[in-house]
Amino acid sequence: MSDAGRLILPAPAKLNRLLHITGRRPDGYHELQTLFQFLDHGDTLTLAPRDDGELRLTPTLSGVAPADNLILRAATALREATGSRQGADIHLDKRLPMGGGLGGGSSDAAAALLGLNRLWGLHLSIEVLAELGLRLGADVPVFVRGHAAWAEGIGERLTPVALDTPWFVVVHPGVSVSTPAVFQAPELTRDTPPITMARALQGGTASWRNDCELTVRELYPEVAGALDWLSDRAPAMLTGTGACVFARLDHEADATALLDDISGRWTSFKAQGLNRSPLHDALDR
Ligand SMILES: C[C@](O)(CO)[C@H](O)COP(=O)(O)OP(=O)(O)OC[C@H]1O[C@@H](n2ccc(N)nc2=O)[C@H](O)[C@@H]1O
Ligand SMILES: Nc1ncnc2c1ncn2[C@@H]1O[C@H](COP(=O)(O)OP(=O)(O)OP(=O)(O)O)[C@@H](O)[C@H]1O
Repeated sequence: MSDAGRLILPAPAKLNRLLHITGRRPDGYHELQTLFQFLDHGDTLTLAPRDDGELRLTPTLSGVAPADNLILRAATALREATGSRQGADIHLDKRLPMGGGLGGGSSDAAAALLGLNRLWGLHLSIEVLAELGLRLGADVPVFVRGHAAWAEGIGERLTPVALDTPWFVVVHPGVSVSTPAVFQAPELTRDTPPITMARALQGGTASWRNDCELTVRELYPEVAGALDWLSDRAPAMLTGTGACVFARLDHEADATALLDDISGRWTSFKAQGLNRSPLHDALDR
């Protein structure tokens, strides 16, 4: 969406509809197989050009120094890659919980990469932007490419897929999960045999699971409580390393009813699964 040189861009959440850990690399990072899907719910970035070459981001996120914010890191990476000295005012309307397993920071970074590429007329290809994005975080490339995907490696080897697009109710159990703590836990399952994408898709949603779930349940009883509560009402899973958990529902009315049931218990929202990122829809308009 554009308005007098301004770009208003959605930065959607992602869910890991399946997450297998198949190994550990020498540098300590874990090899994953995962199915990424977007949600029609997320942050919003508003980008406007500045004449003085300054990069300004508002508001400041609590606990994140401006220079560490993935949006400014993305902007700086773009300028370094192209030699551009152009500036921008960037406003972030943050709706996604930080460290929730919904990929909010990664999605913000992708929106900044694609949006500033457009705003500054840089004409970098999606391939180059995905490569720059990977240096910012393993989940950035899928948001740059904008297709639901089967991902391997640490999440950078992507094959587009079309998944079912049910409704989801996403619950934040009110605790903050440390991704490094989960990946460092001795008992974490790290030896799931790799499978093909075809086999994962054939298995269908009922067979999909997240290898982090047992460890996260043990380390964070609040997550276990939310998963147990949701599972009594609909098929439920953890996304990423949590803390968020999600229930899958066939109809929006079922999602609305479940949200009503949750009311006051936890922070939650409903959203539909999307196989194409709304960021790319907005840039195409
Ligand atoms: C688990 C996922 O949510 C799946 O989508 C993501 O791969 C996590 O990505 P993320 O939150 O961007 O994580 P990062 O900030 O890159 O990594 C945090 C820490 O988790 C560990 N880590 C992360 C990703 C990965 N594939 N293996 C790891 O071992 C590393 O110790 C790393 O230092
Ligand atoms: N724009 C940003 N939005 C959110 N977090 C950011 C941002 N920039 C930097 N960060 C840092 O990145 C960390 C991870 O944020 P994010 O919301 O992407 O986690 P997540 O949802 O758990 O992602 P994942 O599913 O990739 O694990 C935050 O705790 C914060 O310190």
